[in-house]
Amino acid sequence: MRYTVALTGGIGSGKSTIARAFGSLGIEWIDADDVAREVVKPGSQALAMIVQRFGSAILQPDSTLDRRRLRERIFTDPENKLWLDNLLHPLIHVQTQRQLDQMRSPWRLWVVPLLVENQLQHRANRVLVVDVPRETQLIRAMARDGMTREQAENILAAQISRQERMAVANDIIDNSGTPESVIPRVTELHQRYLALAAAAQQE
Ligand SMILES: Nc1ncnc2c1ncn2[C@@H]1O[C@H](COP(=O)(O)OP(=O)(O)OP(=O)(O)O)[C@@H](O)[C@H]1O
Repeated sequence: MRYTVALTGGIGSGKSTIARAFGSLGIEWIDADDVAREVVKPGSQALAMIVQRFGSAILQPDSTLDRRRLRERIFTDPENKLWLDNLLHPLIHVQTQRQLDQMRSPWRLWVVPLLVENQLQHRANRVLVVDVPRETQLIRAMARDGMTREQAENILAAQISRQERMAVANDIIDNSGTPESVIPRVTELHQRYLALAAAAQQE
């Protein structure tokens, strides 16, 4: 298995921004949210099964999944949530593995917002946590998504705490400064992962 680093962090912490910075150093990466969208794309078997269970009202006019409506259905019904998790988690796992296997960079980056919530940390060789203070998270999420403070706070409250996330971290990247100020740390971590990946290959 080629060396895989899982990158996680709370809402608005800067996961995508940091992933792009590693990308500019030649590292290939995937985002778990993109994979989760792919497995339910129009024409997929998973989407057909979701429609069978929830009815065609779960689709948007363009035949893509209405994720917001689906979230509401599983939020209010644990049985629906279990059913959906059992359907999607294995598909997401297979698709993630397939995509990671196709990557040719010396180590690969797997961006997983809910890494700790879904207890996926053991599927990576190393866990990198992007960390910013709570207030910075709120301000950046509000600015990006046009949310109110209350909406941002609700999302934050539904995620695990900063401490719980830190507890599984092998490495931490502080993204509270400017986008430029984080580059030396990104470069340093890249060098570390290159060395660890090379050592893992020798084993
Ligand atoms: N160091 C930084 N300084 C200022 N703004 C930043 C910095 N890093 C990221 N941002 C901005 O903060 C917002 C959130 O960053 P990004 O989308 O990378 O976070 P994320 O962790 O992927 O978010 P989410 O999980 O909510 O999708 C974006 O608008 C991004 O441009």
